[in-house]
Amino acid sequence: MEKICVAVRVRPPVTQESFNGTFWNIDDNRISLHKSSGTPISGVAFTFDHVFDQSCPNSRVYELLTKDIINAAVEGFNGTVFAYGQTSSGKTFTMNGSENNPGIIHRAVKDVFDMITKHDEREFLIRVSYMEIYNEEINDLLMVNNQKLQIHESLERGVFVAGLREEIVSEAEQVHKLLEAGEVNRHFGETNMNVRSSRSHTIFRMVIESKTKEMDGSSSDAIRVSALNLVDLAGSERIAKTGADGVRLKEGKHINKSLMVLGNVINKLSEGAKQRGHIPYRDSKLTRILQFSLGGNAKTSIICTVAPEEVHVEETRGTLQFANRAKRVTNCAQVNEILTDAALLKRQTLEIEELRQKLQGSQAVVMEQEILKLRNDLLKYELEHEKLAMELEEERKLQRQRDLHIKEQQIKINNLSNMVNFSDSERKSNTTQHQSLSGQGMGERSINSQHMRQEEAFSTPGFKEAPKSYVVRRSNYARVSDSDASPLPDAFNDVADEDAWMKMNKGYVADLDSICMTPAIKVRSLSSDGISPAFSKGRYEHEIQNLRKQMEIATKEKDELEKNHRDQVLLNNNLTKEITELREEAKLTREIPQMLFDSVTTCKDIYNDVLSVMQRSVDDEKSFANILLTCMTEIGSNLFSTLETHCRMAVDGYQTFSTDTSILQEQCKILCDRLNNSVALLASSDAQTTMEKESTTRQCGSDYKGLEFGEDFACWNEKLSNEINTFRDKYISLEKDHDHFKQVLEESNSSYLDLERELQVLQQDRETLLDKVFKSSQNLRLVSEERDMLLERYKSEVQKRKSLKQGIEQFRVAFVSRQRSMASFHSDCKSRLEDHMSQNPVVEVSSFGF
Ligand SMILES: Nc1ncnc2c1ncn2[C@@H]1O[C@H](COP(=O)(O)OP(=O)(O)OP(=O)(O)O)[C@@H](O)[C@H]1O
Repeated sequence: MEKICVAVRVRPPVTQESFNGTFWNIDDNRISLHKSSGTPISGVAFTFDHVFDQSCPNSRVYELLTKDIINAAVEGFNGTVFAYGQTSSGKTFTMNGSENNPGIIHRAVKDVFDMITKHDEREFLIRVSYMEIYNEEINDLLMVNNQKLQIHESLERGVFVAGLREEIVSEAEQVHKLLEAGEVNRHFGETNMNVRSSRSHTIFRMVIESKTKEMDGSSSDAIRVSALNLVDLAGSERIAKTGADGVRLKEGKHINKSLMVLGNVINKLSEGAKQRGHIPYRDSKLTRILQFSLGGNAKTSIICTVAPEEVHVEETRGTLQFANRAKRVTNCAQVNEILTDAALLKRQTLEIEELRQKLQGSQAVVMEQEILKLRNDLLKYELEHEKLAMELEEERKLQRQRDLHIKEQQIKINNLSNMVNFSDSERKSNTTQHQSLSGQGMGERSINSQHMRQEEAFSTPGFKEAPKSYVVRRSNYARVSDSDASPLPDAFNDVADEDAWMKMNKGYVADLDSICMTPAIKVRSLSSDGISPAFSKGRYEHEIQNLRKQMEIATKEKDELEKNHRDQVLLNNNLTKEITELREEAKLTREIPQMLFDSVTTCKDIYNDVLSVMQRSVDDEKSFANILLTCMTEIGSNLFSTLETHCRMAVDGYQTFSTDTSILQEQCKILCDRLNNSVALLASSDAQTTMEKESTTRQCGSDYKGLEFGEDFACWNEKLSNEINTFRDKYISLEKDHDHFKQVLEESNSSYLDLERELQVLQQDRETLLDKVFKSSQNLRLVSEERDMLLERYKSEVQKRKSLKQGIEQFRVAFVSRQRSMASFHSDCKSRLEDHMSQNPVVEVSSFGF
């Protein structure tokens, strides 16, 4: 185990400002904040492996911080160097350098090729790749079209970016050209802080493969593969200072977010193996790719760049706190060798042979080295065992969490199925009612029964209230375990704001850890075919979120439908009330023709009575009065029977009545004219007779009887005229009544038609609602099907996990037995050595460290 090497580099100030308040003081490997008076500020002093001041050139930084790692990479160790710091603090300057002052990357490339030439006994194959992480997407800088690449993991290759172009190179110049080409594709942008600010994290990777050259036709078959990562991170930034907006702001958010995850990972790693628990490597692409460089199998150096200006004192302090925590992170680097079975066998035979020779040759010093080697091996195995045990523990935890999720899913599925079943049955019942409704006629006579049916239909709600248990279960579902977890991606949306930035850069460790956590899902130790890549935490959360959204949409739709339904029921009630009132009115209107008929009959009776009395009083059947009365009786009976007929028609059906009124009016008019003519004729003939009688009286003296008859006739004539006038008045008033009732009837007819139209619109609305209910129930069914699929996948994943666990267990057992055999081998060696010592007492046993 070795600690990560951490150095701080202070860049030259951009402007020569005078320090009014504080300044950073560098003393050897120590950097501290001082007041302008020179007094150190307590609590703001840090010591690192190296602290480089502003005058330090790139060559020195490289020599002290990187060269060893490059050496080790050629030997077969993984190596990583990365620059971390606020924007414009000199990360790119350190990693890439300038034309006259090459940075770490260029020097490393040159050295790799220089070093391999010194290893005559080995042959090398070097591959390089260059990628950037821009807005949390991985792009290949050596191939412009290679974008949005995915990260994968396998036992053989570890964590790798699938589809990334790897160029085989044989000399430094070739790599420099590739780097230049990659730089062109890299995302830079101008901010208030830096005219050429890196807007992405870049990772330049060299994979160095080597094996011993074949000597005398034999080779060791062991291949060493090491990866050297040279990383230039984008700088953390305060939006207020960079003035970022639009695209820059989005970039800034992504940069701060991934740096925050990096800080989180460093925090966890710095806590020590026992307390740290789950390491949230998977929360950002950067930490995922650098996983093995942070607390894993690699030699790592971090160079933290800071700005000396007083205005950046808070940012510098944050960077130093990050560096201070990084100091505590330990890695366990080892040579990466890939051995074929034959090579393994050959190597073990050789080892045994060597041991035998050493034992026989009594080379105590060699033996001592051998024992030390064995002890180291043992230590390595122990570490590996510890790591495996931790992974196993993590797997168990994950298993428990997954079980919990499956249970929650099950509950959700049950609830959804309930809803789907429920809405199905509702839909069916509504459809039946709807069909019965549409089969109804809309005639006036069927209003009553139709109204009853409509009332029934409208009073059936489209949805019932969800069972109470559903609500309770749902709230259970929303409860997420926050133990052993990492930050939710959503929680990072506002990382770019001031508060989050302060937390990140001021180094409040506890605050960083208190961010809302998601359950840790780790498949690091799985074989490539063990678990499908689709089953990842991100995907799982995404699916859950999708399902939640669908659920919310379905619930909203349901609420809306319920609201519409309530409105419709209200509207329906109002309509029903109006229909009832209208029916009352219609009933009254229907009674009017009957009343009219009754009054016509009464008038007819009176008229007949009057005429019969009059006829009885006239003795002479051939007299004018009698003729007149007979004529009037005839006219009257005609008139009344016409009126009666029409009134009867009105009683039987207002439609017919309304169409025939013109005929009635015409007939009445004809009869009136005839009556008037008869009366006029009677009056003129009466006047002529009177005149004749008067002249006869004048000629023959007075005639009492003739005079009496003339008076009687005039009196009757007057009475008759009066009767006719009364009759005419009555007729006119009846006609007026008739017109009025006709108007009322027409009005009620049109309002009835309006209501009918409204009813049709309501029915259409209802149909639309039913349709919506049907669709949402279909949606729910789809969701439930999706749930089922998800559940199935869960089950299969659980099964895979189980088999994996068994595999790990088997491996553990094999490992323990190997350990035992090592221990017995060790004790065997020890006893042999002791025997040997006792036979050769020159060397003391204690010097071997037992
Ligand atoms: N040690 C140094 N010596 C001389 N100049 C430096 C040094 N460090 C940085 N600079 C200059 O400061 C400016 C900003 O540096 P650089 O672009 O490397 O910052 P950065 O940290 O990469 O910023 P960003 O995160 O925005 O990309 C550049 O002009 C660079 O040349």
